[in-house]
Amino acid sequence: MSFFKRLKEKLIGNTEEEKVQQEQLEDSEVEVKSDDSSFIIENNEQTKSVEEIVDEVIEEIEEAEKTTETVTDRLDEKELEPVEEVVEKKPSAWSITQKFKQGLSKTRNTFTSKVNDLVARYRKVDEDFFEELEEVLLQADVGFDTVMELMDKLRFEVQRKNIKDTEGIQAIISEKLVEIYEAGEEDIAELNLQPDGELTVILFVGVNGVGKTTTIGKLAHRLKSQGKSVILAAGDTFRAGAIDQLQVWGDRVGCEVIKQSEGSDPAAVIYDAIGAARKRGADVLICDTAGRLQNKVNLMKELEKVHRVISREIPNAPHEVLLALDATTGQNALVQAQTFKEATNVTGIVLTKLDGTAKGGIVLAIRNKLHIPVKFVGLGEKMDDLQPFDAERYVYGLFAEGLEKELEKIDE
Ligand SMILES: Nc1nc2c(ncn2[C@@H]2O[C@H](COP(=O)(O)OP(=O)(O)OP(=O)(O)O)[C@@H](O)[C@H]2O)c(=O)[nH]1
Repeated sequence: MSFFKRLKEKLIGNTEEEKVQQEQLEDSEVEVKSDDSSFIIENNEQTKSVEEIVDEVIEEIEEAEKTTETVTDRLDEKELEPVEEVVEKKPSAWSITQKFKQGLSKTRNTFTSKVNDLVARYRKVDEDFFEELEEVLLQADVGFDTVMELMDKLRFEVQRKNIKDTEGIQAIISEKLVEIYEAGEEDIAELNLQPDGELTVILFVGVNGVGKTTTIGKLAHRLKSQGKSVILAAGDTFRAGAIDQLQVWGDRVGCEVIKQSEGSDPAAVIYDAIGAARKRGADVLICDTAGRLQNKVNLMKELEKVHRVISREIPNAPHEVLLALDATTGQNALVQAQTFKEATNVTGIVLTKLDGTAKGGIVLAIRNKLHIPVKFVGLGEKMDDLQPFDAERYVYGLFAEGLEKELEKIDE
């Protein structure tokens, strides 16, 4: 199957249900018209006034509130429900694709406009064009090695296909970027969750301020939406306020938080949390940890101890050690990753605030330099803005407009 056919299937989804959802989405695209007196929103079948639409939305919200327990309801309960009540409808493939497009808009606006500018100025593919393209990619934090690998592949492809014009080069770059990202790796973006009835332990590491707590909250929400019961362990006993902050997230998503007082031994908190999670029959335990980078020896000792306690209690655990990195810190994130990699066995990276940077190429640099999969990316501040990383959706986020043209051709 050609790259673009595969790409289209991935972006839109290839199940019958997803195709129908996409068609419905296209059919109901609304057009807003104005006249002097009121706004009318039209779609293909019906015409509704704004008031009618607002009434409908209010009705929907009231209906949803009736069926969802409030946080206070849950806090009143002594025991954790084994299967939580809020099981969300699976989002469509296309809506996830749109999140990547939206979240990568800063990178796209900077990076793509530079590529477009190059394409307009050069028109013909030659060595000068490649050199300038190299520069643009380096500025987007793609990283030196990855840029060199990409340039080699592009030169080869241009020669092989005897491509003369720069037009359409975005599509070739996209294809090669996905190729580089996925090279030689099996699908390891998935979380290593244990079978039903067994506890999965996820350890979160990362320096303060990268958005670790928010990410733990979002991941807990995500897992709960999939029907899992989740417990949080407040293992960051070092940073003032970290325990309270995790508790706020626990309340928000409806998860029990196991904690002790500030300054207590993180390994003891996590030991307690494993006991509580087992007692409640929870599916997933997510453990927060402190992120003191200033003293690498202490960091290592602390993480080693936490690790030891977990694996003594549950062989093969922790099942994931996720390192949270702030995408807006650019190359600095790579240095942090290197340090944590030396301190503990990091199994995946969660790249937060990807929506906040114009240098989204950092995903590729991390992958190529550290050989640790990026498991999740933060694409915004909303609860469902944490998404599993997906190379195809990522390149679509980088080159949306250029790729849309290519994808349209598939239908012709
Ligand atoms: N736009 C955007 N903001 C994010 C994302 N992830 C986290 N944030 C924001 O980053 C800020 C810091 O996040 P916190 O989780 O509070 O991080 P922290 O408490 O400073 O530090 P740690 O928990 O130690 O990492 C908050 O305002 C979050 O809403 C993301 O993916 N996108």
